Amino acid sequence: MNPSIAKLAEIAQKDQRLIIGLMSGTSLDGLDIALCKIQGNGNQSKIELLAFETMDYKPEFRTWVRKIFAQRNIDQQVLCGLNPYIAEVHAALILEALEKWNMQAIEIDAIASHGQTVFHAPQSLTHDTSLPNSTLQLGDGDHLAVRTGIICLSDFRQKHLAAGGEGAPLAAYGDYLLFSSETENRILLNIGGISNFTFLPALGSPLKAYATDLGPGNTMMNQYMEKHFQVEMDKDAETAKKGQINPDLLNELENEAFLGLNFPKTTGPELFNLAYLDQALENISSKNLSHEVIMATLNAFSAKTMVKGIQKATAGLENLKIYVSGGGLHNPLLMEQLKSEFPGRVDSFEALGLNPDAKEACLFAVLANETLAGNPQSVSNIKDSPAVCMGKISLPY
Ligand SMILES: Nc1ncnc2c1ncn2[C@@H]1O[C@H](COP(=O)(O)OP(=O)(O)OP(=O)(O)O)[C@@H](O)[C@H]1O
Ligand SMILES: CC(=O)N[C@H]1[C@@H]2OC[C@@H](O2)[C@@H](O)[C@@H]1O[C@H](C)C(=O)O
Repeated sequence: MNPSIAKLAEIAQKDQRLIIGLMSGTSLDGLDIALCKIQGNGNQSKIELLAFETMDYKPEFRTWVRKIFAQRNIDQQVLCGLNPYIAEVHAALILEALEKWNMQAIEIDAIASHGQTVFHAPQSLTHDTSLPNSTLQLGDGDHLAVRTGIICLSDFRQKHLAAGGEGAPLAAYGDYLLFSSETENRILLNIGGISNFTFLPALGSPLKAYATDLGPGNTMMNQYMEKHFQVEMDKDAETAKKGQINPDLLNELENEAFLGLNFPKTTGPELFNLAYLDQALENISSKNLSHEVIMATLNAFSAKTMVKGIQKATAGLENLKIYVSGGGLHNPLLMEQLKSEFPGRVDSFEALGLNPDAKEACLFAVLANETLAGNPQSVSNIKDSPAVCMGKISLPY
């Protein structure tokens, strides 16, 4: 037998696995690397985060990815080259993290790699039913396996698409297995570039769990700050706090069919971007709004989209808590608006015992754990999301 396959069989039979989960999000700030000890599988899974790092990307990495990121017209040579390039960069960062943690590659059972999303194209975006829902994550798994010597599971979203989903959000699976409560109805809200939540009804309730994207999280604010102030973000909402919300612009921004679609649904910066803002400004014929007013309005647009989505999902439900993760948790103006709509119900995801910044990287470790040892039936109760084990397996030798 191929020794790599023997190793794979051995890993699949373990009671406990050490899995490195990787996530690289839309903000392109760095690679999240979570070293997870996972015991058991299915709803018996227990995760312990042994170490976590966000390894910063060099500016040249960002420059390369931005050449094609969320863009319809691109240079195919760049697309082709970025698939191995991203994997090589990620492999080097994993080896660096292992050294920092004083660990050897041989001690790790598997890598669970999300890769870098470069385009997300559900039919709700394309309005073209002649091509299926699709999504593309770069960072080839074989390169990761060969460079690190560790078995790698990657490209998780394709199985979800193949089984009838939109390839996202996958958070429902990990959230459902790890964070469902006997007594509490939970919303696990993640405010990354795009905002999304997982709805976890109290176990035993007739309602079913699901995850959905909502709309913009930080992405439009980040893009605006980058363009006009050459900074990555509106740190602590300092610019937005100086402006007043413009109601006409806010109404116009909210005038998008995607926002009215039922859950679950997915989106990305392919829709919510500066061209979207420019169109809204043109529609209200307002050319002279200050940066502060526009940022205050973009901030309110993100907040209102989240508030309305949560209200729609939880109408009439008692005993509700909202646990927030993602970089938006650090935006005080966004959080203030959420808290004032749901007084006493909003908390940091940290209250559930896991570092919020590590949540998505841990999710992919859990997904890999399910593929290695789980049963798709464990997640068959998730509404409108196929019960499948995801990820392609790459062997180092
Ligand atoms: N102090 C802060 N003030 C305002 N915003 C902040 C602050 N800290 C982080 N953010 C926001 O959070 C973003 C990073 O969030 P996160 O790491 O969750 O995004 P991501 O993982 O790239 O996104 P996604 O999950 O959509 O792929 C930053 O780009 C910024 O917009
Ligand atoms: C296509 C893609 O990369 N989607 C991401 C993105 O970032 C947030 C939101 O949009 C979510 O749908 C998803 O990531 C998380 C981890 C998910 O699949 O649950």
